[in-house]
Amino acid sequence: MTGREKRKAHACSADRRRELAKNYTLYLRSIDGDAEGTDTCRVWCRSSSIPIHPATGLRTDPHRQKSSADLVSGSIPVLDLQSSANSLPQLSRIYSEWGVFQVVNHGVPSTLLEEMKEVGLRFFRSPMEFKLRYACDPGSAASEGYGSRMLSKEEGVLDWRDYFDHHTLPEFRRNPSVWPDFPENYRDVVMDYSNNMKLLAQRLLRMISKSLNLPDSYIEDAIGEVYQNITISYYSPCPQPELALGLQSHSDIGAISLLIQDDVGGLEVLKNGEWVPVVPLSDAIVVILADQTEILTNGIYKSAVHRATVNSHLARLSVATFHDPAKTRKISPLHQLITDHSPPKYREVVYGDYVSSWYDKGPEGKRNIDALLIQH
Ligand SMILES: O=C(O)CCC(=O)C(=O)O
Ligand SMILES: [Fe+2]
Repeated sequence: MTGREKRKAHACSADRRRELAKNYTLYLRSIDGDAEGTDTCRVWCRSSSIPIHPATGLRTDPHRQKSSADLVSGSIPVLDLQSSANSLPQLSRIYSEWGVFQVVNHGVPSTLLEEMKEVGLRFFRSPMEFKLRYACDPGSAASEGYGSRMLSKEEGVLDWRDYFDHHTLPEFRRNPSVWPDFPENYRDVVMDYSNNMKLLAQRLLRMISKSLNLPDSYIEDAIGEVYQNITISYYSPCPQPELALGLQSHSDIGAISLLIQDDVGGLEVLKNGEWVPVVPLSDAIVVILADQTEILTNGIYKSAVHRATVNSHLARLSVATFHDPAKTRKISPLHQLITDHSPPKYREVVYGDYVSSWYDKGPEGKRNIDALLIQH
């Protein structure tokens, strides 16, 4: 199967989910008896006529694509940033074949990673009335604050996820007074975390330039001033995990995303048509190449399609830090990577237009970047 055929096959299962999603009803649901004491959580739940599994009593969706956790063992590459054994060809292979990997010995203090997850957890486990004080504006795309769904379109596939989005960089966008003030170190931890993630993202972008035999700062310069957002996602236990996704299949739209997760597991990456679990490793940071890096590298490096699954017994928390170009930035394949044998694969795009199209069409799979493909 070609990559395009695989994406199409994958999109079919997403179509099927969208069809089923017509039967969703929204309600405020109390999740009590959650092992970790969560009180209330806003979730979307489905009331449909999907068959009920005889043993579990849960409704099942026979069309939901199985994750490869059920099919194969194995996980994504792990890169030790302190190791001298990281050869450029090895790095290139990881970037081009996977577009996602975990880094260890990355220089970010493990105490900060733990604090970031801890403050997020304290917020999500606080009473709903407190959380709603920070509610984001559901009518405006990518607004800062607490929310429960990613898309505002009625027909969209819905995610079993609560989140808090922070605008953290450039500094003029950073307004800690709109972030929670409980626990009391929340705002300081988010700022410290933001600064550390920016440094790591820059280091990784330099490694990417180097692996393409470009001057170190090349990709960073093409991206320009970094716009950074930090999203904490909280996936409460889902009574029917077979039917839901915490976050549907997508590629991130910016340049590079850095993600930490607790030890529950649920992040999966699409590779050769199969969903590969990203096994949580303590102190590791998951690096996810995003669409603008794919465009800049003329498709030599791929953005990774990923999703988050949910489970019936444990809540899960992740923190994703997105590094994007400014909305006015024009992004196109770097001319150093264009030759007679490898002509440009993508049309130039103004990043803000790319973002708008993403919000119009939805995140499914990679169809947004596909719209820029040049037919040769
Ligand atoms: O929660 C996760 O592991 C995935 C989060 C993610 O992909 C995102 O926020 O874009
Ligand atoms: Fe993502």
